[in-house]
Amino acid sequence: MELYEKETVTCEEMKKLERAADAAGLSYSRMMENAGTRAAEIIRENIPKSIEKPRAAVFCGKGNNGGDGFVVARRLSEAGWSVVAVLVEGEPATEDAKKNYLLIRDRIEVMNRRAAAATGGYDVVVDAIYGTGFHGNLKDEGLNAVELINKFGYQKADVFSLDIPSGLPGDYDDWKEPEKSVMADYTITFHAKKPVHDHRRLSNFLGDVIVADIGIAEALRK
Ligand SMILES: NC(=O)C1=CN([C@@H]2O[C@H](COP(=O)(O)OP(=O)(O)OC[C@H]3O[C@@H](n4cnc5c(N)ncnc54)[C@H](OP(=O)(O)O)[C@@H]3O)[C@@H](O)[C@H]2O)[C@@H](O)CC1
Ligand SMILES: [K+]
Repeated sequence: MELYEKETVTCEEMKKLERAADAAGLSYSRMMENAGTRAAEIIRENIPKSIEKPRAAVFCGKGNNGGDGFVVARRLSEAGWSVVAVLVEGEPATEDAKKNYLLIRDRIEVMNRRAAAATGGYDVVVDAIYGTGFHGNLKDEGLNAVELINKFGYQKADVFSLDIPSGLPGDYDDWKEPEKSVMADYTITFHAKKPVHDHRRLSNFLGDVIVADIGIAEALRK
């Protein structure tokens, strides 16, 4: 079986697949666009139809997981939603995330985590803080943002984590519950599941796991 056909891949294998897809003509930037666009579609398909103009807060980290978040924010805003983007650790640091940040910066409200703590009433919260690049433990800013997301989730928001609930390592192979993580209602992961998604004991944190196609298999089949 080829690597791109596997149902679950490690974070390292995922990076390898992204490199191979990029070499086959599916650029990193296109993968991010596909990931965020598909995630926004899945979010729209899964919220109650009765909400007329949904309000969403998208929490973005500094890496490419945050970049996916900026694409989601743009897509939901284009669909007529009221959207705010929350910069958890300041402005984005990767090239593709920066590009997508510039596309939303003047179009939707952008705030830091402290300002976000004074807001509320969201129908949807998107967790785009950390994905496959997470390592170690949550530090202050991340921890505070995770707690805020969970608070909005306890209120009324449906929480969608992009790729991995922030706070959990993608290759998680421990049988202990983590100390702190986003508790998602839905986890939208890209291309294939990562080992953490197969952990039944973590279903409280993962919610429903949905695998979104971002074009990698098609690029590598050619
Ligand atoms: N590659 C691609 O083209 C595609 C990737 N895609 C998406 O990108 C995601 C992977 O992106 P990524 O590799 O940029 O890592 P990401 O998860 O955003 O985090 C990195 C940032 O977090 C930081 N950090 C880490 N641990 C930390 C801690 N404990 N506490 C605090 N900070 C911590 C870390 O800092 P550092 O490592 O320098 O310490 C860095 O700044 C992937 O899950 C998918 O969603 C899709 O768009 C499809 C195409
Ligand atoms: K995430």
